[in-house]
Amino acid sequence: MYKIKEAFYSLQGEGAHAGRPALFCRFTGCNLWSGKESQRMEAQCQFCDTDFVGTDGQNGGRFNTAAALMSHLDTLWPEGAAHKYIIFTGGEPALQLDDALIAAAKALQYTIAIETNGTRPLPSGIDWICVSPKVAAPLVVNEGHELKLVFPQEHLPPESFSHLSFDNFFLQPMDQSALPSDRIALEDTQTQTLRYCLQNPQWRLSLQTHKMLGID
Ligand SMILES: C[S@@+](CC[C@H](N)C(=O)[O-])C[C@H]1O[C@@H](n2cnc3c(N)ncnc32)[C@H](O)[C@@H]1O
Ligand SMILES: Nc1nc2[nH]cc(C(=O)O)c2c(=O)[nH]1
Ligand code: SF4
Ligand SMILES: [Mg+2]
Repeated sequence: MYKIKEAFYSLQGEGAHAGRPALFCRFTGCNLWSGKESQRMEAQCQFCDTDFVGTDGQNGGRFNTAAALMSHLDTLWPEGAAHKYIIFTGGEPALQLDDALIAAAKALQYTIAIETNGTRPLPSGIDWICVSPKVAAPLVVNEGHELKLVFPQEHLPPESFSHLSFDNFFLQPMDQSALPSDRIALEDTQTQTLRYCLQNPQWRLSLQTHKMLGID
């Protein structure tokens, strides 16, 4: 049984593929936070900007088989259009994404991407792996296409990842507007991030462009 919080067709807002039309499948649940606001400050990941609880979002639900889920998701792709691209996210997609779902997505000609916290092993066959490390959680996915670190995170300097086998290294300013107590404003995390990139040119700036555009 796959549990899906929501699914939508939008533009990839972040990282190396920013601006690319994509189908998003947001799985329910995460191993680093329950998703309950009352438990945020005890969570292993405390700055999450996403609601991944339940199956009640747009196009969300429970699906018994990979084929049933993929045929539901495929109705959201523009009819007849090629360049099919699906991004599995969450929550933590590595808790639910499996070989059967990869096969079902490939059967419908999708190129497959994942946004993961990197703490769980991944099935093979994913075309674009984006890992976003979190402070309290050791990485098991140490290679991929894109490492996208939310910045700044206390005790998690970018230098601790710069030697890993990723094709692209991004820093994404922490958006603290979702948090109950605003500790630093977004402008400040943006300024800190761009300063770090200018001083360390291995790293590129990733802005969450969908938030600027006011789209999903
Ligand atoms: C909601 S997460 C879901 C996928 C996976 N659990 C992960 O953490 O990578 C999607 C992306 O948003 C990033 N993100 C989450 N909260 C953020 C915030 N407050 N500011 C900036 N990026 C954030 C994550 O680091 C990740 O790259
Ligand atoms: N447009 C858009 N791009 C995104 N890239 C990663 C997202 C995510 O929540 O995983 C996301 C998202 O939620 N919306
Ligand atoms: S690991 Fe990802 S989904 Fe889980 S709480 Fe952190 S940012 Fe949110
Ligand atoms: Mg998001």
